[in-house]
Amino acid sequence: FSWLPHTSNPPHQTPPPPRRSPDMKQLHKSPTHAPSPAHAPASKISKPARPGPRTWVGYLLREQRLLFVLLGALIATSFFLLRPYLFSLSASNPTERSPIFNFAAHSSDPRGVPAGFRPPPRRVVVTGGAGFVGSHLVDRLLEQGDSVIVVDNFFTGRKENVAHHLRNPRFELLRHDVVEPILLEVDRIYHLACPASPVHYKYNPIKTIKTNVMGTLNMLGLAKRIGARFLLTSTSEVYGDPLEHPQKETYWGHVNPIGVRSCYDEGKRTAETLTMDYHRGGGVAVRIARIFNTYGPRMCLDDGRVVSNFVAQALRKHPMTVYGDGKQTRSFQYVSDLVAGLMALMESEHIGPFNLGNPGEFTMLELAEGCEGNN
Ligand SMILES: O=c1ccn([C@@H]2O[C@H](COP(=O)(O)OP(=O)(O)O[C@H]3OC[C@@H](O)[C@H](O)[C@H]3O)[C@@H](O)[C@H]2O)c(=O)[nH]1
Repeated sequence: FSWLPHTSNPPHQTPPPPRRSPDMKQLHKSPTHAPSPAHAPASKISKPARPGPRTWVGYLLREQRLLFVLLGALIATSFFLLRPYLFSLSASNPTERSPIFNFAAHSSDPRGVPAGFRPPPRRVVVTGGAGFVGSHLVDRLLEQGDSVIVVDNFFTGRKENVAHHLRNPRFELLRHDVVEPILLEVDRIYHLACPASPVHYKYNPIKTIKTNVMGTLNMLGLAKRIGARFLLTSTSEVYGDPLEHPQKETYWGHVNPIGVRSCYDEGKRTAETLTMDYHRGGGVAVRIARIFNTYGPRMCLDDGRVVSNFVAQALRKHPMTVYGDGKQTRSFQYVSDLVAGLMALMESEHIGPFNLGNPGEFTMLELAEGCEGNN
């Protein structure tokens, strides 16, 4: 503030030593000898006057200050003009955290991109992305331009399922068990990781329940921390041995908490509970899909599900193993339909839970006959 008038002692004039008032307390040690002029208090040593004009105009013109003022004004103006396009001003879901970019309010494009703008690539994590359903989801996400990180421990997933993406710069494959926490910066989390076939949850119940509980907890914690949207792939098994047919999402189910399938059925029910608790208590944007029986390429032939069993048996010309009287019904959806449903749910404004499946049911006997007929 050199333009402010300040007093300075004339050169060569030694300032008088400070007078200590009689009641002033000594808070620091002082030298035993009398202070020399060099030790005189700094407050009394005056700065030399700065040369140059002492006016506002002079101050602004010095050291390119005016340039910086103009630059600051330009940046502030650009920010406020572009703000409606860059940041969400009105989130449609009040509990949802705003993504970094939100073009939705200004666009007719399904991805919310105003004309003339390229959509920012979305960063997506798919846990269990090397599995049967996960790998098809990864195919579609990459196809639509997203950057995808697959997190998979290869317990049931296979590297071959995603090997065709290894050279894609928008694709990353991480060997990681979701039972352990992980920190990633993404916008979307598709949480699919879990052993899901009868063989696995029968012989690996601890792994199954840990993945459902601790894995889901870790991924929800990540979503909360980074403000990502989280989609849980739950299952029709949350209805247990249902007493209602067909099962609507409002049905609470009929589930055995201590049976051999409980690690999966109750595990997914707990995962749903955690998901809703993180939504209500932590403000995390969540989606829940309850997946019904699904079939398609990359199913493991030996995972014990009815479709893979019947196909394997038909190929080997073995008799088909119809359990019970074969009158139990199931519906079957093709994997690409399921993936389309998962992606639509993720980008919708609805939390769910939503049943994702085929409304057309038939008995296991009919399925076996169909397989035999086609063989
Ligand atoms: O060889 C077989 C296998 C199974 N089945 C019967 O076929 C029906 C379907 O059995 P699956 O194991 O394929 O499928 P489930 O309906 O029991 O569970 C399935 O659906 C929901 C998903 O979330 C689960 O991961 C999946 O296992 C059952 O009634 C089963 O008893 C046979 O009759 N023969």
